[in-house]
Amino acid sequence: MAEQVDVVVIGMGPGGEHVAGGLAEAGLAVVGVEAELVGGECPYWACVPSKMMIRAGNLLAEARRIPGMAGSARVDADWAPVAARIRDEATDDWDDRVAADRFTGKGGRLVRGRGRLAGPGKVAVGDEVFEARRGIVIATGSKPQIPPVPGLDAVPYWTNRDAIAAKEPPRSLLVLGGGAIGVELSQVYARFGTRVTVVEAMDGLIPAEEPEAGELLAGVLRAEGLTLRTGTRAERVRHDGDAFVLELADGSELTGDQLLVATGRRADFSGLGLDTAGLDPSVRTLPTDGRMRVAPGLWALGDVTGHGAFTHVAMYEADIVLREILGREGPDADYRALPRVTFTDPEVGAVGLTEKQARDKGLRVRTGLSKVPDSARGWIHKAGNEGLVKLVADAERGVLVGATAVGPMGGEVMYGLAVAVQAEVPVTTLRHMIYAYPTFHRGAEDALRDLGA
Ligand SMILES: Cc1cc2nc3c(=O)[nH]c(=O)nc-3n(C[C@H](O)[C@H](O)[C@H](O)COP(=O)(O)OP(=O)(O)OC[C@H]3O[C@@H](n4cnc5c(N)ncnc54)[C@H](O)[C@@H]3O)c2cc1C
Ligand SMILES: NC(=O)c1ccc[n+]([C@@H]2O[C@H](COP(=O)([O-])OP(=O)(O)OC[C@H]3O[C@@H](n4cnc5c(N)ncnc54)[C@H](O)[C@@H]3O)[C@@H](O)[C@H]2O)c1
Repeated sequence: MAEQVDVVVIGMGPGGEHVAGGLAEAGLAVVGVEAELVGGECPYWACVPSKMMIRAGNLLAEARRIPGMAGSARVDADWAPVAARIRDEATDDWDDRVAADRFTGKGGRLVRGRGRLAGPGKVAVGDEVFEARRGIVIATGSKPQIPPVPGLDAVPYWTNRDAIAAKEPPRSLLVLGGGAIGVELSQVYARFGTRVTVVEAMDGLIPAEEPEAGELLAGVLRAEGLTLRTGTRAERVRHDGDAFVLELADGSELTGDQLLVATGRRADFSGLGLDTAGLDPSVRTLPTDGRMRVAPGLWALGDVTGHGAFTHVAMYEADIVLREILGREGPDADYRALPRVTFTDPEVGAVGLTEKQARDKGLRVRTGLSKVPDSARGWIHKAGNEGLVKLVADAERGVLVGATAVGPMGGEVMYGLAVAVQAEVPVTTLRHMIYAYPTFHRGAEDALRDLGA
């Protein structure tokens, strides 16, 4: 016999927890199903602990900038407080009691186990079956995508989980993939003394972003002592007992004490029973409409939707699902001003379309660029001032469709540009407003001038 409830949420990551908690607070009978830890990837193995690592790495880097600027400093890097902070403050030693209590405290019912669709409106978890009167939400997130490199399946490589939980930094680290995870974690480990080599298949780092951002970041990382091998793939991997060996396409070999595989993430729909709800189980992402509906009474949110594997996307989509199930008014999902921040030093903040994406859409594109060291604030800042602002405008409509802000606090500088993209503020209006002196965001004014606004 199926137990009657209002809503079942499968997967209690940041998106699932947000929607399930909100529905429970509104008085609905909600079951949240979680196979691992309530809170999902973000607080235990991703955003939160990685940003703690980055904060620590940035402190070391700032201290190393003191000579020539403010005297002298002796910097002895120590991973122990970083590992302790991740264990004690971020993850409670990978225990989700606080998050589970938060949900049940709102009136939700937590069911531990792997949920699967069991026909329209039904979810099974082990032997228990729930029938959801109002609907089901799929928020099962993503897993590392492991490339089919010969030998990789036979070696004890790291994923983000091992890199986050490491008790000490390895002497040397090979990183497969120069995307967001690859560059963030590579820089941190290098700053703690690890010899890091990044192998990226595309021609530049963070290839989903503007090439100028990837080039600038590559220059910074090389100057910090990292080895970067872009435009090449690993042909074979082996582990000889002591070290990992990556054979590259050009015949050269790289060795490292650890190997981090950071070549993207993808949803895993195996065992989720999508076919029982009349859906294609072989899809890569779940197609949703503007209200996050996959089918009548079935919603999806977060990494499974493919709109951007970010916590802020999962939370944004969760808000829409929440409104939808509670019958509240609100706009459809709108991804025109999707923001991303890669938390390297310098940070890479970006919003909307890159120049290439805008051109591929057939827009009449104009771009503007300014460099942080050429600005008053950048010149004052000196050590660690690498950065740029790049603007992408739709010349037809006279509005920005994308922007990138690399530099100290690049993610924060990007925010004003995100408002401009979202609200379609005319570039002439942006050009004739006042920018506080001497801020980093004045780089946007310089880039607007370069754009010819
Ligand atoms: C190293 C790293 C750093 C990152 N840094 C950032 C960052 O700084 N900023 C940012 O915005 N994003 C960041 N991300 C991305 C972010 O972590 C994800 O986009 C976010 O966690 C997605 O949330 P979600 O709710 O969709 O899924 P997830 O967090 O993946 O949670 C899904 C949950 O569903 C559970 N689950 C799966 N299948 C089932 C099932 N059948 N039954 C029951 N439970 C199931 C899983 O156990 C998991 O707990 C980072 C990712 C990584 C790996
Ligand atoms: N600051 C943040 O918001 C943040 C940080 C980390 C991760 N994330 C999210 O998590 C997602 C996953 O991160 P990720 O870095 O694994 O993925 P990614 O897609 O950002 O980067 C993966 C990189 O690996 C490269 N690659 C793929 N196969 C390869 C191969 N065989 N050899 C060499 N290179 C190869 C790709 O060209 C790409 O540049 C990100 O896309 C992002 O959405 C966000």
